[in-house]
Amino acid sequence: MILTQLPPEFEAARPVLDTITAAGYEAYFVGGCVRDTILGKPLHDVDIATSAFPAEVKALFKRTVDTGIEHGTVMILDHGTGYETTTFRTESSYQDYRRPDSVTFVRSLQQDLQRRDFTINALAMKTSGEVVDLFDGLADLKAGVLRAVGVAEDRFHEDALRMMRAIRFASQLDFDIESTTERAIQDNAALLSKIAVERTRVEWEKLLTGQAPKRGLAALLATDLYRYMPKMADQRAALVTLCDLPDWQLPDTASAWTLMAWLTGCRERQQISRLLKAWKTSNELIMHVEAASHALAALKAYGRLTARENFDVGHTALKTANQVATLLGFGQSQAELDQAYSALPIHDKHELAVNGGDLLRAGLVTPGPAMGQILAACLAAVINGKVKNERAELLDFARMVADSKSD
Ligand SMILES: Nc1ccn([C@@H]2O[C@H](COP(=O)(O)OP(=O)(O)OP(=O)(O)O)[C@@H](O)[C@H]2O)c(=O)n1
Ligand SMILES: [Mg+2]
Repeated sequence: MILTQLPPEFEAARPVLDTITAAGYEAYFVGGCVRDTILGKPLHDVDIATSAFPAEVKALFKRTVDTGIEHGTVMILDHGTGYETTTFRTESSYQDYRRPDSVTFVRSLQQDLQRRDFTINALAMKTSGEVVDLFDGLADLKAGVLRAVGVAEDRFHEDALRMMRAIRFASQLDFDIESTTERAIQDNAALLSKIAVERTRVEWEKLLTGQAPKRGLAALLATDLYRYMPKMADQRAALVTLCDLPDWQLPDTASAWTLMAWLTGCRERQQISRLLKAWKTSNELIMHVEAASHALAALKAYGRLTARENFDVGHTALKTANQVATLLGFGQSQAELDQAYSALPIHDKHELAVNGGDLLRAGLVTPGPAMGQILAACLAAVINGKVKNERAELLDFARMVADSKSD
C-alpha cells in the first residue's frame, strides 16, 4: 500500500526523516500515527523509528532532548515541533522503567515491529508513503480487528497495560478483539494489578470516552479484566448496567468519572474522593466530580436544582451532571438548566455587594467568627432572592442579622 496524500504533520516531519536517511540510517513513521492516517483520523503525535542509535541521532540534529534515552528515545526539535525518535529495539521496556537494560537496540525494522502490541500498531511508513506491513496489520485495520503481534501472552507479559489498551482501542476504534488475543487477556488479567494506576487510568478514560464504549465494557466483562482495576473488583453490576443502556457516548473525563461515581454508589463527598484518589486523579477533577455528583442527585430527585445548589455547583459541573443524567435517562433540557443558572442574582461570592470591611466600617460587627456568619447570611439571602445585591439593602439586612445575634 502506498499513501499518495500524507497529512500535513507528516509533510512537516519529512525533513527530519530525510536527514536521518541521508546519513545512511533507516527511518520510518511508526505506530499510532500510521494507523490513524490510514483510518482517516486526526493525528496527535508523529513517532519515528530508526536504525540509528540515540547518540547517532543526536549527532545529526542541533536540538534534541533526552526524553527517554535509556529506552532509545530522543526527541528531535524541528521548527517548534518535537518528534519522538526511537531506535529499533527488541524487548519491551514499557514494563519496568527501573530496568533500562531490558532494552536491546537492533538494526532491523522487522525486530522492532515484532515487539509492538497489536498488528494495527505495528505498521511503519516511509516518507514516500509506502506502508511496511509485516504482520498483516492492514488487513486487520480493514476488518476492524485487534490482534496481538505474534504470541499474545508474550506481548502481555512484556507490558500488562497492553490488555487495557486492547480494550480501549475496541472502544475508541469500534474494533473487535480477535479471540486468541481476548483469551490471552482473560488468562493474564491479574497482571494488570502490577501496572501503575496512572497508566491504567489513561486507558480507562479513553475507553469510557471512546466512540463505542459498550464494546470496550463488554470486553472488560468478558475477560474479567475489570477485577484488577482500582476499586472495581466488586463492580460487575455497574458495568453490566452501562452495557445495557441504550447507545451512549461521554464527552470528557469529568463526565466519565461522574458516571462511574454514580454507578458505583458513591454519593457522599468522601466516597467520591476516595474513589478518585484510588485512581490518582487530580484534585481539580475530584472537586468537579463532587460538584457534578451533587447536581446529579438533585436532578434525579427533583429534576431541577435550587438556586443555592446552582450557585454551589457552578455552570461547568452542572453541564457535566446533565450529560450524565441524560445518559442515565433523567436528563433535563440543557437550555432550561442554563436559563435557571443565568437567572441567579450572582454567580460568585466575590460579586456580593458588601464585604467584611463594609460591615466593620458600618460598626455592625467586630472582627471574628460573627463576621463570617453575617456575610454568609447576606450571601444566602442574595442567592435566594430575599435581598437585592445592593450595598444599602445588604447593610440593612446585615444590621438585622447582627441585632438578632446580640439578642
Ligand atoms: N504498551 C505499548 C505502548 C505502545 N506500543 C507501541 O508504541 C506505539 C505508540 O504508542 P502510544 O503513542 O502510547 O499509543 P498509540 O498506539 O500511538 O495510541 P494513541 O493514539 O493513544 O497515541 C504504539 O502504536 C505501539 O506500536 C506498544 O507496543 N506497547
Ligand atoms: Mg501515539
